Amino acid sequence: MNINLTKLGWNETLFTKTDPAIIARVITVQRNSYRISDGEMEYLAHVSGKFLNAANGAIDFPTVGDWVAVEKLKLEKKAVIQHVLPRKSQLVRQAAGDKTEAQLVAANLDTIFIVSSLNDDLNIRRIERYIVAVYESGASPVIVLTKKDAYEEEQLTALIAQVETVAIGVPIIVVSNITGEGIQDLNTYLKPAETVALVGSSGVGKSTLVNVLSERNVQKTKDVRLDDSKGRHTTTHRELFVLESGALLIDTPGMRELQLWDGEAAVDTAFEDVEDFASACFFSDCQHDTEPGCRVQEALASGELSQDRFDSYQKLLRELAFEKRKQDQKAQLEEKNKWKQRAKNMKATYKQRGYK
Ligand SMILES: Nc1nc2c(ncn2[C@@H]2O[C@H](COP(=O)(O)OP(=O)(O)OP(=O)(O)O)[C@@H](O)[C@H]2O)c(=O)[nH]1
Ligand SMILES: [Zn+2]
Repeated sequence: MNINLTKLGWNETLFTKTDPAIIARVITVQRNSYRISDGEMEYLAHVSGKFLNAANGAIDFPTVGDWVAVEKLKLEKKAVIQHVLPRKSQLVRQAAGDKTEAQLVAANLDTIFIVSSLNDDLNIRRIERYIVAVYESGASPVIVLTKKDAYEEEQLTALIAQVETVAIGVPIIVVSNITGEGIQDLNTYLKPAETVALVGSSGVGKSTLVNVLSERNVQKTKDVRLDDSKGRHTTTHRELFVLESGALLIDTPGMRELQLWDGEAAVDTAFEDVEDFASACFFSDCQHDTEPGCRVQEALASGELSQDRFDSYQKLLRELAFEKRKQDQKAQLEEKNKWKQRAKNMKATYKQRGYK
C-alpha cells in the first residue's frame, strides 16, 4: 500500500499490474508540459517520444486527474510520462472553434459539481446540457446553486423548483459563498480520496467556492511552484488540490458554452421523464410528431411535459447526431489520407528500386 499515492486518490485495486513506484497523478496541464505528483514530490513532466508517436488525438494525452506511468528523474524533479493509465471517467467536450476535435476537461472524477448561480445567469437549458456531459463522463452529477444570499426564501423556492424540473435524480445543493450557508451539505461528496471537479460558466462563483472549501488552507499537493522556461510563474487553469478533508478538488476555467462531443445514451439518462413518455407511445419508432397514440404529444398537450424541455431534448439529440456525422467524416478523411500517404511511400520505394 502506497500511503503517498493514497492521499491522491489511488487505491490498491487500481492498476494492480503497474508498479506503484512509477505511478503519479497529473496535477496541472501547461501547454505541453505537466505537473505531476506521486504524493511525496512534484515533478515537471512531459510525454515520451514513443508516446507522441503513438498518440492519435487530444484524448490520448494526459489531462488533470489522470494517473500516469512515469520514469522519474528525482534529482531534477523531472519525469517522463510513458503512458496514461485507464481512466474510470473522463469529461470531454467538443473543443471551442470550428475544428472537429475532442477536448478533455479532466479525468478520474467521482463527482462533478455543476455550478450555477441563482441570479440572471440561471439557465436551466445550460444545466440540462451539463447533466448530459457529466453522465457521459461516467462521474455523478451534483448541481450546486450559488448566491443564495441574494434571494428571499420565496424567490428561492420558485427558482429551485425550476431547476428540479430538469434535474431528475440529480441532487441540488443551494449555497452562499458569502454567508457559508449550505456549504457543509457539500461534505457528503468531499470524502477522502474522492475526486470532485467544478464546472460551470464564468462568474458563477467557482473560484470563490474553491476558496471557501479550502478556507482551512488549501494544502496544495506540495507547495513547490515550477517556473516555465522563461522563469516566470505560470498561471495554471485547471488544478487539482488536496482539501483538508482528504478530498481532491479540481477547478476548471469557466466555459462560455459546453458543446457536447458524445452522449446519446447520456441523453436518455438525463431526460428520463421524456424517455418514459416516449416508451409509452403506441409505435415503438414513434417520432412524436403526428402519429396516433403518441404519449409524448399527449403529455405536451396536458402539460405533464413542458414544450421547452421536449424541444431541448430534441435539440441535444440533433446536435449529437450532427457531431457524430462530423466525427465520422473526419475519421474517413484521415483514413483516406493515410492510404494516400502509404501509396505515395510505396511509389517512392518502387522508384528507388527501379520497379515499374
Ligand atoms: N452574493 C454572492 N456573490 C458571490 C457568491 N459567490 C461568488 N460571488 C461573487 O461572484 C463573482 C464571480 O465569482 P467567481 O468565483 O470569480 O466566479 P468563477 O465561477 O470562478 O468565474 P471564472 O473564474 O471566470 O470561471 C465574484 O464577484 C464573487 O464575489 C455568493 O455565494 N453570493
Ligand atoms: Zn410518440
